[in-house]
Parts: sequence; structure tokens; C-alpha cells
Amino acid sequence: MDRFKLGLCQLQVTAAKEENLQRAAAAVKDAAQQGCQLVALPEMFNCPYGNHYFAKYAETFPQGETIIRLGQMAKENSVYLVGGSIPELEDDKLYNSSFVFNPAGEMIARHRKIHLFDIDIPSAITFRESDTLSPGEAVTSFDTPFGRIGVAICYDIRFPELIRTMALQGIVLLILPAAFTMVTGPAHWELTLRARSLDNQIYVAAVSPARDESADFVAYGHSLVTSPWGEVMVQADEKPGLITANIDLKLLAKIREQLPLLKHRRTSVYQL
Ligand SMILES: O=C(O)CCC(=O)C(=O)O
Repeated sequence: MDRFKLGLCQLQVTAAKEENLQRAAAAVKDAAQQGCQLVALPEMFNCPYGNHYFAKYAETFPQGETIIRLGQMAKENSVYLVGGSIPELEDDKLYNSSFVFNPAGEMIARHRKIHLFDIDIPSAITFRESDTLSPGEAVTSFDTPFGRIGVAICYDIRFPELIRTMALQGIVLLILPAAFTMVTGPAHWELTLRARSLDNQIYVAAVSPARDESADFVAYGHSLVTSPWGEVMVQADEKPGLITANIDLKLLAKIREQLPLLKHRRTSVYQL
């Protein structure tokens, strides 16, 4: 399959978990009705983003309510579903985890955010995910009839070695549930996503919660899809909504043939 349609659901996220799940279900249905075969949700879509919420909203695989509902959404709509991320509890540890389902509703991959967002920009933003979360230890991708697809979460995108590793493992598209801040979003969001697309010659699809100025953590929004040529194909504003993009694997192959960056690497001179 050389082409497929991707949908990114930029959801409003509140403290009411059930409402978050219902909004996600409606958005996945809408995307499927618009012909999307792969649908993705935002980072921490069932829970407000903040250290004091994660333990309260955390779920354990496989019996967690959100995890079960994600499988149902994938099956009912016959889509691949990258279920954003949720706080996951296992053996007394919390992770920022993305669960991925196939169109039969089976869980086929789980990514635990590898790089925790511990930053301190005085008078702008201080956040320490490591106060509550533990880091994931694995690179994540899954295979579909459309090709191999990678999953990373938010701050993971800032580590080019990770995305290059995935590109060398053969991904054609990276899905990034994310929630950039109002400080780093305007400065780095589009630039970083375009750069990862361009230097690895892959599609990148980043999906944020919608902006809520009254929330403890105000997400930038601006979910977007970038092409292997480094262009922005489609970008949301800050409000809730669905954006879609046609992923063209022939175009990806043509760009890699005409500008063979991955082949031109000099691994005898440098290695990851
Ligand atoms: O890298 C950034 O600027 C934002 C990252 C972030 O908010 C996160 O990883 O949750």
C-alpha cells in the first residue's frame, strides 16, 4: 500500500477522565469516517498534565479502563490507533506510555517516554517529570501494511540520535503524542519536527492537546504533519479539531532516491 490517510485528533483535555475518553472516541470515529486508516491522540489525553495528577489517573495494562476503551475504538472503527499517552503504573513505577492498537483491537506496541522533561527556564517554566515518572528503556516501532511506524513522546523528539536510530530501523512515519509548552512551542515545535523529518527523510506527525489557558499546564497545540522533504503539510491552530494528511510512500522513496542522505552517511568516519 503506497498511500494512506492519517488523522490527528487535537483533543480538549480536562480533569474529567470519562469525558476525555468520550471525546477521544468521538474524534476517532470522525477520523475513520473521513477515511483515515491510522489515527493518533495527544500526550496525556486522559489526564491533566502535571505531576500531582499522574498517580491518580494511572492505569495498569491490560485491565486499565482507558487501555480497554482504546482497543474498542480501534476495533469499532477498523483503524490503527496510536493511543496518545497516559500515565501507566507497573510495579510501583509510573511511566508516560503510549499504547498502540491494530484494527482488530489488539495491542501491538507500547512506548514509554524515554527522555523525561526536566527543565528549568527561570521565570518561564520549570518542570520535573522525574519527580513522579520513570523513563522507558526501549525504542518503539510497529509494522503495518503501509510500512514501519515509530512512536516517541514529546521531549523524545529533541534527541536526534533516537529518531535516526528509528529511521535506520526502517520507519517511514514517526507518530509523536506531545504537549509542548507556551515557551518552547513557539520557539522550537515546528523547527524541531521539520528538522527530524528532513534529516531522516520521514513523515513526522505530532499531536498535541488543544490549548486551555485555565489549565495548570498550557499546551501549545498546533498539531502538525511534516513531509520527508521537511515541509509542513498541515497544521492545526490551538483549538480542538481533527487534521488529516495523505502519506505517500512513493514520494518518500523518490526523495530518498534523489537526495540519498541515509546512504551517504560515512559510518567508517563516525557511528551513532
Ligand atoms: O521539549 C519541550 O519543549 C516540551 C516537552 C514537553 O513538554 C514534554 O516532554 O512533556
